[in-house]
Formats: sequence, C-alpha cells, structure tokens
Amino acid sequence: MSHHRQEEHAILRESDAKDWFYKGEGAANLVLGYSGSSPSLVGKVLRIQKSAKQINLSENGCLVLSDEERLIWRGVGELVKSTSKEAAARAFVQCVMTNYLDSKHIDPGIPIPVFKEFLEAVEMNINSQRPTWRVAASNIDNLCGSALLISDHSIISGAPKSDFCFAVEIKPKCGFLPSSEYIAEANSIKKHVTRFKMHQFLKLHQGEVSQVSGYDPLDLFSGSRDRMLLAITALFTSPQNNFRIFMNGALIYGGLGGGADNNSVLSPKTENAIADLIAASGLQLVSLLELTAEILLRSEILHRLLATQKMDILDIEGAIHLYYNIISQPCSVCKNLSKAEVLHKYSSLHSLPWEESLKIVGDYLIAATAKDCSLMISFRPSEDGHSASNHDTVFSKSSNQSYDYKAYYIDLDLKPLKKMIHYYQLDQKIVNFYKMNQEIQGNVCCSGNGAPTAKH
Ligand SMILES: O=P(O)(O)O[C@@H]1[C@@H](OP(=O)(O)O)[C@H](OP(=O)(O)O)[C@H](O)[C@H](OP(=O)(O)O)[C@H]1OP(=O)(O)O
Ligand SMILES: Nc1ncnc2c1ncn2[C@@H]1O[C@H](COP(=O)(O)OP(=O)(O)OP(=O)(O)O)[C@@H](O)[C@H]1O
Ligand SMILES: [Zn+2]
Repeated sequence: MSHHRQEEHAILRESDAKDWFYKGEGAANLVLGYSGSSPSLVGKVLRIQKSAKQINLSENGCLVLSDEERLIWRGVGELVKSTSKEAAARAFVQCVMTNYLDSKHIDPGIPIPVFKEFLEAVEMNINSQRPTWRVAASNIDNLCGSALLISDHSIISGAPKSDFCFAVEIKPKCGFLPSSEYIAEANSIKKHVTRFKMHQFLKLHQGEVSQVSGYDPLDLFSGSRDRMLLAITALFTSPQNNFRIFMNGALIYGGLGGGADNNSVLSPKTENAIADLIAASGLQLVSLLELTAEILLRSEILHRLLATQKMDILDIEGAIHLYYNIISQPCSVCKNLSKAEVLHKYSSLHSLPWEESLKIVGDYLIAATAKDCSLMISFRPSEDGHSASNHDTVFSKSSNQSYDYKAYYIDLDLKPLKKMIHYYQLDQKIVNFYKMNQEIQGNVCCSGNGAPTAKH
C-alpha cells in the first residue's frame, strides 16, 4: 500500500494511555502530547477526531466521502479511496493542500491504529482538563479505530534540556477582501470590511467573545514588517482562539480548547505575568512578537496561504449557486430572488458546465481550509557560533541573539461539501448583523467610523 506503511507503529493500547496528556482541541479534533519514552513517539502529538459532523459516511457506509464529494475530488485517488476519516484527512493534506502550500511546512501525519480501550482511558484521564463547553459539545470518537500521529510543532526536537523553546500559534483567518461581481449590491460592505471584523460583532452579540478583537488580518498578510507586528500585537491583546504561546511545549498564554474566549480572558496582570515568565528566559515579550513577525515575513507561509485563500474567487454568494448545480437541486437562493436582472446574473452560474461547477466548488473548499487553518512558529536560541543545519536561523537585534526556527501549517482538514449551505447562511447573518448595527449607529450619530455598536 502507501509508502507510510514502512513506518509501521505499534497499536496504542489501554496501558499506553498514561503516556498521553491533554494538549488542546478545536471544534473537530482533540490533540494529545506524549510524555513517554518510546523513541518513535517522542516529539509527536496524537490528533484524534471527535464524534461530530466532519466528513459524512456515504450511503455505502464504507467510503468516507459522499457521492458528490467523490466527484469533486475524483482526480485525487488516495482521497476518494479512503476508508477511514484519518486516511482521508491525511490524503487531503498530502495530495491536495501540498499543491498550494509548501510541503516543507506541512506534516500530514501518519494514521496509527488505536484500541477503543486506549481512547476510553485517555478520555477518563483528560476530561477534567477540557473546557466544559467543549466536553458538552463533543467527545472522542471511541470507535474510530485510528488517530493521526503528527510532529509536535510546539517544540523544536533535539533542544538541549537547559535551553528554552517558544512556539506561537496563530489562526490568521481570511486575509483579503472579496471582489466578486456576484456579491449583492446590498452586501457591498463585504468588499470594504474584513469578514473577521464583521464576524467579531456577531460573536460579541452572541456572547462568544467578551470584546471585539483589534486584530486586522489584512495587516498580518500585508507583507509589511510594521503592519505584521501591529497585527501580532493585537492578537496578543485579544488572543481569543487566534493566538497562543507555548513554552517548552506547554501552553502559557491563550485559551485552551479554542473557540470562544470566555475561558481565556486575561487580565493585564496575567499579561504581565506572561511577560515576566518569558523575560526570565532572556527574551523580552516584544522581541518574541518581533521574532514571530520576522519569521512569518521570511518563511513566505502567509504569502502561499493567502494565494490559496484566494481560490475562493466567486465568494460564497456566487459559489452557493454552483453547489446547487452539483447536488442537482433547485437553487434555494435564486428561489427567493425577484428582480429579473438579478436572476439573470445568477442564471449564468446555473448554466455553467457541470465540470466547471465541480472545479469552482472544489477550489472554494480548498480556500475554506486555508481560511481556517493555523500556523505554528517555533524557535529556540541557536547554539553558540553555529546553527543546527536542519533549521533556518533568524537574528533578533533587540535580544542580540540568533534563533533556529521552524514554521508549520496545522489543521488543513477537508471541509465537507454539505457545509456550503451553512457558509451561505452564516455569511448573510454576519453581514446583515453588521449592516443593521451600522444603520442604528448612523441614526444615532454621524461620526461614521464604520464600526457598529453591538447590542446586547
Ligand atoms: O466559519 P468560521 O470562520 O467561523 O470558522 C469556523 C471556526 O470558527 P472561528 O474561527 O472561531 O470563527 C471554528 O473554530 P471554533 O470552533 O470557533 O474554535 C472551526 O474551526 C470551524 O471548522 P470545523 O467545523 O472544525 O471544520 C470553522 O468553520 P469553517 O468555516 O472553517 O468551516
Ligand atoms: N502538530 C501539532 N503540534 C502541536 N500542537 C498541535 C498540533 N496540532 C494541533 N495542536 C494543538 O491542538 C489544538 C487543536 O488542534 P486542531 O486545530 O488541529 O483542532 P481542530 O479541531 O481541527 O480545530 P478547528 O476548531 O479549527 O477545526 C491546536 O490549536 C494546537 O494548539
Ligand atoms: Zn441560484
């Protein structure tokens, strides 16, 4: 079978559970760090899918993609043939995402078999550390049978014990403003205000965040050192689920478990405590943020990520029509349109060749993955005089020290096709809420700074 077979790993059993500790989780996966001594597992994390949504079991109950998804990804044999979610996740990263993002910065992981008893024991050990709202939302899928073994990107392996290693995790979200002609006139604000900013106001209204983040993705993706530093500083100020700092592999700043920030509201005192903790290792907080910007600037990982995000060319307001072409159902968006002119605009999308609909929606899903993935940037002081040959090096003027670094993409999961309807609905909800607040604000005062007042 595939070449990763040569790196066959032992199956994980109940007795192995004690060696794995809780590292973090997102909406779809739970990640464990390894504290045991097996050489093939040291420096690795185990990424386990939770029992929620993600990719569907198709009618035949064996393949992981739906019929339409198999058509979209028909050129990617390994993905279409996958019989487990882990194999599909790996195949998507390995065969699709590496065409757009440099594989130097990607570890697709290796699926390894896990016993149900291992997962049950792990779950017992870690549940008390998980955010309660994540526990309520989902659990480990005990019957999944396999999990992905991936390098732990929060550490630089081989670091001498006395040294420290930092890692910064950033979930940058969408870094461009859409310009699609299919965006309705009434929604043209989308061409001027980032989706991240508009979404913040909806999240505030829904109690998912306690304050609006000052982070502007356009700054992070700008390619300008100063604007990137501005963005990273704003992320530090409002980490939400977009920013974390790890020290020697342990989370020291930012929310555990992703999602809303109600478990990670940090008082200024905590920020100072973190600055002190970092400074104790000889690095000033500001230098850490500067180094992060510098590494992002050099590694070009943001550049490639942005280009991949831009594979969403029609915006969801265009792509949704092609989704209905693919599933061969009447378009529920056009159904609600009246103006002949508008109908005409979208009917051209409905008369596109089938192949083209598949291609555009496939590209949309690839872009969706690129808009939701995270980056892990880790660094440690270089050995005196020479740097490790397998790492790149950056010099920090402010701390007068050079650092070995690495930068990785994490969470490059395939988004399910059936999410297209959700994407459309959420998009409309975000923009409508933003517009509504703008109108309210416009009626109350005319300062017109573009920021809506969120109501509670
Ligand atoms: O739609 P978005 O932009 O809110 O993104 C979702 C994320 O929300 P957030 O980054 O907090 O805004 C969301 O993150 P949280 O659960 O909020 O931490 C997930 O990453 C979700 O992806 P999936 O369901 O795990 O495949 C993400 O869904 P996708 O849109 O990437 O499918
Ligand atoms: N290879 C890795 N090395 C170190 N830490 C990792 C690695 N992969 C994931 N993590 C940690 O685990 C957390 C959850 O992982 P991940 O983002 O893959 O989950 P997810 O459920 O797919 O997220 P999302 O909610 O975005 O869908 C990350 O935010 C990160 O802190
Ligand atoms: Zn339509």
